[in-house]
Amino acid sequence: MIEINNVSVLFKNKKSNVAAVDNVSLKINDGEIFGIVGHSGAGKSTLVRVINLLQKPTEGEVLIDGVDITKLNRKELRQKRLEIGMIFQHFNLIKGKTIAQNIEFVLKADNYPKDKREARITELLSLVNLLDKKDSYPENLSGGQKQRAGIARAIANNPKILLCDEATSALDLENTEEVVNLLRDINEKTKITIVFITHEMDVAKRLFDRAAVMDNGKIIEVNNVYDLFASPQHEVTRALVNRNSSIELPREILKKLDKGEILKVTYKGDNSFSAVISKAIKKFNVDINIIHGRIDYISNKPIGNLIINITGLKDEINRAKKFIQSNAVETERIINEYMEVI
Ligand SMILES: Nc1ncnc2c1ncn2[C@@H]1O[C@H](COP(=O)(O)OP(=O)(O)OP(=O)(O)O)[C@@H](O)[C@H]1O
Repeated sequence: MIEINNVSVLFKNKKSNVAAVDNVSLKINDGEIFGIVGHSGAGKSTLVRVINLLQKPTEGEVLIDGVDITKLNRKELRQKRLEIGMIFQHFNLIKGKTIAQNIEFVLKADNYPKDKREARITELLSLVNLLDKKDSYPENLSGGQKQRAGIARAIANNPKILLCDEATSALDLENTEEVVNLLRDINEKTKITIVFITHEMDVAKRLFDRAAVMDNGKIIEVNNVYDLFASPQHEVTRALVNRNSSIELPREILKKLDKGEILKVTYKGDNSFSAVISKAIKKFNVDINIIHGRIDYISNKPIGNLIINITGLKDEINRAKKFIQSNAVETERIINEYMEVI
């Protein structure tokens, strides 16, 4: 288990002090895929680098399996770091070495038996589906291939923990998908604990078991990833989630929706919400048109998003709106400049 207790990281400049991490406490369980999300500058990179002491905390403890690594001497820390692999946004492969040599480099560092290295390299490269690139240099690999090589290198010595710093942020959608699936597979097979920071909520949705949301150096919310998306508690989480599920209606459609109110409704999945809409039409003197609908699956559980247009008299619209709100996780009014004011 990783336990971060009251950790702060203070950067002192001539002009000001920045608390990049501000009194953070967090427990990450063995074998889980734990995410840290937040806007740019929230402190995610600094916090993840505290876990292997690439960044020394100004205050607080970092316990790995009960050992406070801030108290270790150099030699002990070097040993402990072998239990923690890391992958980076820009891969950090050694340019002058082939992919096989990049992996051999870390095997050597852990005194992996010389006669078994070749077999281990083959095993790792087949796991990440890169056997044919064994003797290629990093510059001849695509971004996705480089990151897969980075993963092979990071897990070469069977670490217990894999830290991932924006590991998919430099990749296109297809390569991101591949890396996400690979990390899920590795986690399932080896039970390695993965700590993954990202600002990409799409990745969060597909990869994480649990996640923490960071803002201004602080952890503001921790939850399983389904509930984080289905019922975000903090306004920063809501903004991150909404940005991910924002649906832009084309102007031509908005021009036609010039009466009543447009609402975006988020509800906890399956088909049950259509019953709420038809009840609202029966109970109140309103019409409801469904403009857009989508169901996402997070941790194999559905979350629905609907955009509806409610028309009728103002009081009836408000009553229908209250009824819908009481059955949904969240409703948001969509402002339409073409709308008649009622
Ligand atoms: N070495 C440093 N010296 C001074 N300030 C720093 C240093 N590293 C980070 N900071 C500041 O600490 C804060 C947190 O930075 P950090 O990189 O951890 O955020 P982040 O959430 O990872 O952002 P991003 O997603 O943009 O990388 C920022 O205000 C940043 O400017």
